[in-house]
Amino acid sequence: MSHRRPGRTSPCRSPTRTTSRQRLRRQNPVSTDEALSIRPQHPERVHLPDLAARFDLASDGDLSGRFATGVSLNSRDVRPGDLYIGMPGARRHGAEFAAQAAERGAVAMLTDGPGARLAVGAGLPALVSPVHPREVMGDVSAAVYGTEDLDAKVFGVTGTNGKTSVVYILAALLGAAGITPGLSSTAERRVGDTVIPSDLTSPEASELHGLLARMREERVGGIAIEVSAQAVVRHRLDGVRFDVVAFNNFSQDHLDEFGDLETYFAAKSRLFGPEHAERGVVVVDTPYGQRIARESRIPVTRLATEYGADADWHLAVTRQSLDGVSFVLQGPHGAHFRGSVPLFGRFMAENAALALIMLHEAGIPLERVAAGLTRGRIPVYIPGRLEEITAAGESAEAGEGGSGRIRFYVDYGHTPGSFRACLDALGEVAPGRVIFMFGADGDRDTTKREEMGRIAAEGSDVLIICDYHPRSEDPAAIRAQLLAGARAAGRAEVIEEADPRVAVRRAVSLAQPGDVILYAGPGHEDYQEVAGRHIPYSARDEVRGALREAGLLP
Ligand SMILES: CC(=O)N[C@H]1[C@@H](OP(=O)(O)OP(=O)(O)OC[C@H]2O[C@@H](n3ccc(=O)[nH]c3=O)[C@H](O)[C@@H]2O)O[C@H](CO)[C@@H](O)[C@@H]1O[C@H](C)C(=O)N[C@@H](C)C(=O)N[C@H](CCC(=O)O)C(=O)O
Ligand SMILES: Nc1ncnc2c1ncn2[C@@H]1O[C@H](COP(=O)(O)OP(=O)(O)OP(=O)(O)O)[C@@H](O)[C@H]1O
Repeated sequence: MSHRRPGRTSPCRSPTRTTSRQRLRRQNPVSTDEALSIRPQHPERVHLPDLAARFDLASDGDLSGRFATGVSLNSRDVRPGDLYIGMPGARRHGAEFAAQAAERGAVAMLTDGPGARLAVGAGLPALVSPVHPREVMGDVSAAVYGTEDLDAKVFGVTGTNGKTSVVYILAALLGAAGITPGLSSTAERRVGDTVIPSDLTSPEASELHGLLARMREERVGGIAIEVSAQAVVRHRLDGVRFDVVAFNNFSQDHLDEFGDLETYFAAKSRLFGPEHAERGVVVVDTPYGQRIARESRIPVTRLATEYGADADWHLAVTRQSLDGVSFVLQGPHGAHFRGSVPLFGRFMAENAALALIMLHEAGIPLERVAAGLTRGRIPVYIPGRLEEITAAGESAEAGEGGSGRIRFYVDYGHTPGSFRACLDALGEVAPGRVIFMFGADGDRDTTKREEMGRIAAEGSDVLIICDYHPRSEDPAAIRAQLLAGARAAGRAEVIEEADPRVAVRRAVSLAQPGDVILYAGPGHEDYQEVAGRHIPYSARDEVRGALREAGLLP
């Protein structure tokens, strides 16, 4: 099998290679096309005085006869007819850009009191919110785009690792059930063949409602949305009603943002309330999952991967190899599904099970999904997640499924939890040695670095530590922290190679038939962020190049 190849098996395949939005912004600082946000093509008009009255917004300037057809949070993305949200940020107040928004055709600005004062003379009437504009932006955006009630089923996925994967599996399953999917993930936003790269995991509410409105135009019947903890606490989901939300796992991440695990967990668990969703699905393998299930304020269905555990659904992995994992899922009243995912790891079966239960909970029968699949095989391609680069050339010495060839995977894992999941999986299915390479983010949760180094060295035979996005930090200092964790673990041979391009080639040169190389971190990304600059860098392209040089790809 070589299901991971884009353009072959996936209903979610990428028609064009995506480019990071930061780069798009630089190339095209003022954009009027769909490069930065997907919007409805035939928007409704909303009379601004009505909007002001409905949301208790004071008017500053004459709103009569003014209609909004869209919403934008960034002056550079404003399209004619937009309501511009001039919001205070960490660095600037958005109202400082009111004149640019007006020039680009904004009809008014939604802001706060200080924003209204800042924008005097900018030529844009204001709707002034008594609370932070974030707190009203979601509902206002839903009102402008008419997305308060959607016919489509809306699915939300949260957890520390695997959200993007579940979202893509959901889209593939919806496609199998004959339902047009739409998705919003860390990698992409996607409506039919219209795809844009994402800059946030969960878009700001202004962008999200525009996307939902376009999905409605395109008759999307099922929408899969990745939900970050940051989005929940920042009101990015306001105005969205999820039919089903899911939680898969929880482990250390984002402590730079939340301070401690408890606060991070509390942010995620807020999704399980009636203000956001009708019902939930929770993996209860861990105490955190059990806690979400117990404390949820909406009805939840529980999934366990352990036989006999107290849960509504049980998952059993029946077969696994590097080419994928087969499983049986059993639920209440005889509900069941037997199938496979073309990506390795028990956790991928868990991701698939979660997606299947979400559909079941939304009233989409599993039989309908199964009828659209061949022998239960879920044809999913997830950009940059366990993506096998060696599969693309089919230069396998031992043929598909053979154990004699070198395999190189690029992955997006960047947490201790994802490292453990992937390395445990490789421990079970890799025929030869595991060569693992990674680097860590600068200016992000620094407390997880030693743990990442330790887990990496415990789970691999050869570990190459390189640079990732150092951002404003000294890359050598980041590597030193990773190395400290790795060397304390003492299992793998540990190599430091700062330049990821050199590190990729080093990994290839060390590999012998049967070995598996896993490069964690960059996944689908196409840049490296160094000292405030985005330098073009695609791990997937780099690996392809190195494999060609070594004669392992045509
Ligand atoms: C720390 C943080 O939350 N930053 C967010 C914030 O930026 P900021 O406060 O720094 O904004 P600012 O630069 O001061 O500008 C203020 C306002 O002026 C506007 N502006 C600014 C410049 C200009 O020319 N024109 C203009 O209109 C901005 O759009 C903004 O509304 O407001 C911006 C606009 O909405 C967000 O894009 C930005 O998210 C940044 C990119 C971010 O990294 N957020 C992180 C915390 C995040 O949300 N991460 C999770 C990750 C989840 C995961 O890894 O699992 C996510 O969901 O992506
Ligand atoms: N259920 C899971 N449990 C643990 N690790 C997982 C799981 N699913 C995927 N992973 C690992 O985590 C990595 C990130 O996966 P994915 O992008 O789907 O997660 P995410 O939650 O969307 O992460 P992010 O929010 O950072 O984008 C994968 O590349 C894989 O290594």
